[in-house]
Amino acid sequence: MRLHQQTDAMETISNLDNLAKLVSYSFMDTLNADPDATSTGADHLPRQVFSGHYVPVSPTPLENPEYVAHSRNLFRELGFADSLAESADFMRVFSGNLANVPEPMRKVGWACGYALSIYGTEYTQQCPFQTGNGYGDGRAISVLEAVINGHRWEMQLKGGGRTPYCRGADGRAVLRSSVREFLAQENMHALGVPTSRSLSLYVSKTEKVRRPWYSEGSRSKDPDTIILEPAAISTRVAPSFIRVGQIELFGRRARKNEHPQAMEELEQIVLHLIDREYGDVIDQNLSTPEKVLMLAREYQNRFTSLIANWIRVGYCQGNFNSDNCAAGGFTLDYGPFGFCEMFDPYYQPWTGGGKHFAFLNQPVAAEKNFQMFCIALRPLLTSHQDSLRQLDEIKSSFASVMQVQMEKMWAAKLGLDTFNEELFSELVSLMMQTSVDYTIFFRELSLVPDDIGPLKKSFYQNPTYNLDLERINNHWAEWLTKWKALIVKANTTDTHPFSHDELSSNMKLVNPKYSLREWLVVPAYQQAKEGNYSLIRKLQEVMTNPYDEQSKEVEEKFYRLKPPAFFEVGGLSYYSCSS
Ligand SMILES: Nc1ncnc2c1ncn2[C@@H]1O[C@H](COP(=O)(O)OP(=O)(O)OP(=O)(O)O)[C@@H](O)[C@H]1O
Ligand SMILES: [Mg+2]
Repeated sequence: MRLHQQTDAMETISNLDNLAKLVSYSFMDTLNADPDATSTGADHLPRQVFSGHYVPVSPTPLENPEYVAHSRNLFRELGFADSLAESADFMRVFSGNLANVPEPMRKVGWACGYALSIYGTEYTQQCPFQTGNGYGDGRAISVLEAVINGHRWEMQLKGGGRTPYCRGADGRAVLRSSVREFLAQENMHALGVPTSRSLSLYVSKTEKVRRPWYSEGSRSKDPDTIILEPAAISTRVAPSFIRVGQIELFGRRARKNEHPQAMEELEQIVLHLIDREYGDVIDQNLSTPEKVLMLAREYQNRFTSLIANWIRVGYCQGNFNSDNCAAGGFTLDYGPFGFCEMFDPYYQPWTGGGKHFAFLNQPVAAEKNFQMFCIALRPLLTSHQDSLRQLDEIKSSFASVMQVQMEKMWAAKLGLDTFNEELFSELVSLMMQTSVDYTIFFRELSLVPDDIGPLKKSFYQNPTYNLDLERINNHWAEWLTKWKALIVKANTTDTHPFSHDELSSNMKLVNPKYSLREWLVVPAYQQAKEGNYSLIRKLQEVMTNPYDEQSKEVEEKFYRLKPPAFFEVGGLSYYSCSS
């Protein structure tokens, strides 16, 4: 099923006809369409979908689209010419118009249903029918898959118009949220964190949609106004967009025997997931129970490593439900996300996220999603008691595997080879007493300073610190001395003396210099609304090289503490929604 086509040498794709030659549809061709779907794809009203893996649906073209941005990095990897992004044919497709696509491209895309669980609890009430059968891609529509240099990529429009899963909403994404997702995907990839990738972003010059939002400088928790925002379509790319919630939907239907093909549909989607995301590590010839166990193990490895990476770079996903978890183990759905600035274990930009989805609770939240994933796989093993037992063991081992990943990550952030509990807890307590900027602190530490002077660049200070400045500074100095003794020990061998510069360069590869701070993104999407995309370009450039020192000018603008005026401001420090 995989790799139907392969390009020999990488040919530059400079027009849609070249791209069409690489198109091949595995999701639509090997899985089941909803038997109630219309053949034309004009399936844009909310309705229940009871079976099948997808609904064929045509995107709704964006009115008067204009080019905003594309990922130069992904274009290079795919062999796309940069000029393609602004060419009429390409722009038409990726702004939602499939009417005139060259063969074998199709005029319909596909949207998928999925289930929702929040922190380990299943919800079926969240669709207009209160059954869960109307929940899924409400505005995300995949339009093609292409096999490029041996890799299969699925391309999905976000904001591509209504689908049967739209639940009465408009099927659109606004420019603001599209700019945020576009930049975040670019940034996370450059940070070395697995993610869906940005391909392109187009905005409508005329079509606007309404969204609740915050008035300028608002301190209200909930949006206090309704604004009109330009509609946009961004395209994201990944080996597949199969979510934990999607496996849960088919798991639930099989468990409850909701229709005669329910078990078969679960097996099909799971095998498809393995094929698309785990084909290089799971042998095709194994039996389904063997494959399922390997899948659970491998997803656990990827997922725990992903979460450790999120924490390494200060990322908080915000809305960490199971439908926002890609089963391939990469980051998906940049909604109410944020990057931690002033360190707080409970940092959470989404007002609906509570403590359960907060920054340092993400390993626990991930465990809940992983448990739901394992529960969804269980029906496939019901007649294999031993495999079931093994699956339960994998499920319960999550916390310890996660812990190993976290300790490895903290050790690397501190330039150590092993985790030191005492050093780490003292650090966390000092970071909180002082209110340090997470990114700046670790980056300054990566310079391996002689004293705490340079670390002070990361101090926001707070009443505790200001009242007890001398004592806390002394603690910092003691902590630094302890840390230095440990790094020298960890980075010295009989044959290799300690090298300050070597350690510093290694630490800089773990601790980025530039972080996608929301107050840097806000002016970029605000200017974009006025048709000026220069700040988006600048941010894209800076954030695709987050570990590099970059120029003095970039440093002065982007390597900075969050200005005091931006704390506790709605739409900037926190958001109740983001779409
Ligand atoms: N404007 C909209 N029109 C239709 N459906 C929507 C809209 N906004 C959100 N949804 C749907 O509501 C559900 C929850 O939204 P959520 O914010 O998690 O996802 P999203 O940002 O739309 O998309 P994704 O998870 O695909 O990145 C999703 O299934 C989504 O498709
Ligand atoms: Mg989502």
